[in-house]
Amino acid sequence: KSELQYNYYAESCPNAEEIIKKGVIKLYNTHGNTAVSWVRNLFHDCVVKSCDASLLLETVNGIESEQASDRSFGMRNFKYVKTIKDALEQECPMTVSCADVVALSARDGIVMLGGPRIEMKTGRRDSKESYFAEVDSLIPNHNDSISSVLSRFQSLGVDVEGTVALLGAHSVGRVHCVNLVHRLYPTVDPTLDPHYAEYLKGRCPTPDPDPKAVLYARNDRETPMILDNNYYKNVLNHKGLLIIDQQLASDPTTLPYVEKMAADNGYFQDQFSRAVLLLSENSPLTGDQGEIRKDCRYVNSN
Ligand code: HEM
Ligand SMILES: [Ca+2]
Ligand SMILES: [Ca+2]
Repeated sequence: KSELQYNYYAESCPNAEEIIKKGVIKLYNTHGNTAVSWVRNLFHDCVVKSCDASLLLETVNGIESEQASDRSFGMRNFKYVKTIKDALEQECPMTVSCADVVALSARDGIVMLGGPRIEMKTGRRDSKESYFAEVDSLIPNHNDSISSVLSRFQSLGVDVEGTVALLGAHSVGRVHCVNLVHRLYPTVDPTLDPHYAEYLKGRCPTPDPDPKAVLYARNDRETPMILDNNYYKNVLNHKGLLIIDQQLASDPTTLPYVEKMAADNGYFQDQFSRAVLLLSENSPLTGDQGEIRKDCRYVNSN
């Protein structure tokens, strides 16, 4: 039985992990938010079936891209995955999977954002299909109930503590106004700090933003590009942006972890590392399953 292993490419492409890391650093230095995207990519790919790069497939030849789902709203920087994969193809053609690029770029992106360094196994293979039709049922919505989100993650082997830690990814990046305005208009959600709500109204001045307009608020106003425990302080201070964020502080099963993470960044990092690993190892394709895609956007043509 084939399984993921540490340094899977030791023989076939010894520099693979280094090439990915260098690519992530270089991209971060020119487009800092690529690192944020790699973290969200891990979530959206691994939760849909497995970390198999199904997320990266574009709409073409009967394939409907998972990126076209409403749940993928706001996702960006996919074109820079190609920058990383092209560097790998130059060194060792058809050897390193796009799925491992998703996993390792997230790992290295987390480090660039000041988060923990996570040891990850490799050897994932790429799907030959997109699971567009299943995205809505597999990826939670921003206003889902906490109990449904907890059971969703539970089914992936991530416990309550791990789920609370994973949502700490919302310590970086942004939320578009379309995902926010229902908490501001016509009346302000009472679970939102009123001063913060005023600030958010400044970011999102109308109740019906054009979905194509790039109107957004940063997830964490204090440290928007640092993957730290400030998210939990925000949530405790009623400054969580999404309903799912704010619910972490009102639900008695999650609140104790929120308080502990708000008080201790080291504890947050340990739990975040543990949960990211679990996500990254969600039912991978290994051995002769799937394929190694040449271009992460398309299945191989043979
Ligand atoms: C219940 C689970 C979750 C829900 C409902 C959710 C929902 C969302 C929504 C609605 C956005 C804003 C999109 C936009 O308007 O541009 C967002 C952003 C983001 N999410 Fe989540 N999310 C969840 C869990 C996670 C997890 C587990 C991770 C990673 C470990 C993650 C990472 C991110 C990141 C990094 C961003 C910022 C993206 C950017 O700025 O480009 N999310 N999420
Ligand atoms: Ca997937
Ligand atoms: Ca932060």
